[in-house]
Formats: sequence, structure tokens, C-alpha cells
Amino acid sequence: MLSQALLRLASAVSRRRMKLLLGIALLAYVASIWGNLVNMSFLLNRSIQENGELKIESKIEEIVEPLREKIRDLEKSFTQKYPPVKFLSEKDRKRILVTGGAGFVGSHLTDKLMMDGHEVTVVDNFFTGRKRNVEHWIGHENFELINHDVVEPLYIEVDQIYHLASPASPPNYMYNPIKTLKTNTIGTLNVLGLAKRVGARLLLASTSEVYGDPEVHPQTEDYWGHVNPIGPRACYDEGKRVAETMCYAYMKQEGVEVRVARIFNTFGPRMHMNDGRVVSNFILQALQGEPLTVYGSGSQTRAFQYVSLIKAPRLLQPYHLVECSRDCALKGPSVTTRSYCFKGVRQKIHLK
Ligand SMILES: O=c1ccn([C@@H]2O[C@H](COP(=O)(O)OP(=O)(O)O[C@H]3OC[C@@H](O)[C@H](O)[C@H]3O)[C@@H](O)[C@H]2O)c(=O)[nH]1
Repeated sequence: MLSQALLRLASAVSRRRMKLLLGIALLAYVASIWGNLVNMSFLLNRSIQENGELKIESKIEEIVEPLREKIRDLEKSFTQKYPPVKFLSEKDRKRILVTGGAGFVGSHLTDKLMMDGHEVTVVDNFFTGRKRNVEHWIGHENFELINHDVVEPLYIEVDQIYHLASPASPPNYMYNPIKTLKTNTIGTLNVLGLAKRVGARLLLASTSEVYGDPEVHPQTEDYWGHVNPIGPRACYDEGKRVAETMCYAYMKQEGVEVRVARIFNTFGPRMHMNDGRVVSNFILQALQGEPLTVYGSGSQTRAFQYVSLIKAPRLLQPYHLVECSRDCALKGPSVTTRSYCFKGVRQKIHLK
């Protein structure tokens, strides 16, 4: 009896154990399948992710590669960024201030001085000057650009001063005659004061307009001019005349070394398209196929001066041919100051 009871008990226990073991085995099986599934989905995810990443990477590469090339080009251009500059010894290298150095004439002068190996400081208020005219020097160790109006005093240490700051074309200087007067009088006084303080030599960019409406042709330096002190051009004419007077007063009284250059009607690269002077006006009108406008009777004369470090093109002869086709019959002397040829067609010069 007892043994039977013990046997039943033992079989009951083993059945339970079996069930337990079976249960554990099932659980282990499910867990392993689950694990595999998780593993598989992880691997799948990873490969999708990797695939995606690869695609994105190749896309990025596609976009970045041309940019890299551009950067390489830029880096190359940085190394050869500046026009060639001569080496000057400490003794020969001058510290030079160019007022109005971002203007049409001033920027060519800046180029020359920089290429000669000097240290150049350009001061400009950008009324008619443009940063673009000197941008090829920005960052060069010998170059400095200061946004400053010469009507305000300037404190700087220099050996030479080229004073060109002033609007030069009639529409520009007549735009604000009082400002033109201030620039040429107070401005010149300030740079002369600076020249005196630091012992610098100064060159004033004067103008043929100091002769006013001259009665003598061509004008020689000893001609005193024929200026209307209250006429529409007086702010510039008289401004420059008093600027010259100041230079010579500083020379006589203070011993400042001065030079005066009377510049005539200039034209050349970097001249503003809307400068308003005759050469740019004519070129603009010709390029637009419009009649050229001659103010007044058309009998006035001017001496023109090409400004650039590069030689003047032969094509530009004042009041003459602007553009002409090869077989044009109007070429040469037949093209008069009263007519010009544009793309083979005779155009009339209109009198205003
Ligand atoms: O479209 C135009 C422009 C000008 N002109 C005439 O061409 C002549 C030249 O005039 P510009 O406007 O070029 O300038 P100007 O010669 O009078 O003065 C210029 O030259 C000397 C420089 O020092 C001065 O800074 C500048 O103003 C003037 O007789 C003017 O009346 C035209 O016939 N048509």
C-alpha cells in the first residue's frame, strides 16, 4: 500500500517536473525564436540604415565634390590673389596716404604705388568711389582701406599724401555744391595740417577747371583763368582754386613740400557708367543705339586724358567713331564730330 502510494507520489512529482521542464523548454524555444527575430530585424534595420546612409553619403559627396573643387580653385586664387608687388627695402618703402583712393583715378594710382612696393592707405567716403576699385588689394599686408570723410580730421603716420578726394564729374560735384566746397576747402586744410604734423610731402589733384571758361587755348600753367565765382561750376572751380592757394600758403608759411597737378578731362577703365562726363555719356548712348547729345553749340574743346596702367586703346578718339563694322564706308576721316557710326549705320549727333 505504502509502496503504491509512494509510486503515485513519485509519478505525480515527475509529471509536474516534466510539465515544468516542458514549460521551461517551450519558454526557451519561444525566447530563442524571439531573439532570432529581434536579431534579424536588427540586422535588417542595420542594413537598411547602412544602405540609406550610403545613399545619403553618396548624395552628399555628389553635392560636396564640386564645392570642394571650388574651394581648391579659390585657395589657388588666394595664393595668387594679388597683382605682382615689387619688393622694396625698409629705406625705400614709403607709407603713402591716397585720399579718394577708391575713385576712378585714385584707384589706378593706388595700383601703381602698391605694385611699386609701397605701403598704401586709402581713405574714401565712397560718395563716388567704390570698394570694387581696390578690392583686389584688400587683405594685402601693404594695403589699408579706411572709410573716412576728409572733411573730418585724420590722424595717421605717413611719408607722402596724394590728395584726390573730391567728386570730379559736373553732375556729381553739382549734386551737393556745399559738400563739394567743404571737401575741397576743409578737406584740403585737414590733409595739409596732417602733412605739416608728420612732415609728409603732399600732391593735390587739381583740375583744368581752375581755368574756368578759358579765353586761351590750350591753357598754359601761367594762365590765371576765367572763372565765374558764382556760376554753377563755382563750387568745384573755386574749391580747387582755394585748395591750390592753401597748398602754396602751407608751403611758404610752414615749409610743407607740395605738388599740384591740374588734371584735365579723364576717362578709362573703372570710370563709372553714369559718371556724367562726355566720354562715358557718349559710349553709353552709342552702346544703347541712342543719339549722342552735345551740349551747347558743340564748338567747345577739351583735352582728354586716358587713365590706366594699361595702354590706351586706339579706338577711343574723342568725339569720333565708337563702333564700326569692317566694311563701313564711314570709317576714318569721313566720320565727323557731327556724326558717328554705330554698327555700320550713320547716326546723327543731336545738339542739346
Ligand atoms: O553728354 C555730354 C556731356 C558733356 N558734354 C560736353 O562735353 C564737354 C566736356 O564735359 P564733361 O562733362 O566731360 O566735363 P568737363 O570737361 O566740363 O570737366 C571735366 O574735365 C576737367 C576735370 O578736371 C573735371 O573734373 C571734369 O569736370 C563740355 O563742353 C560739355 O558741355 C556734352 O556735349 N555731352
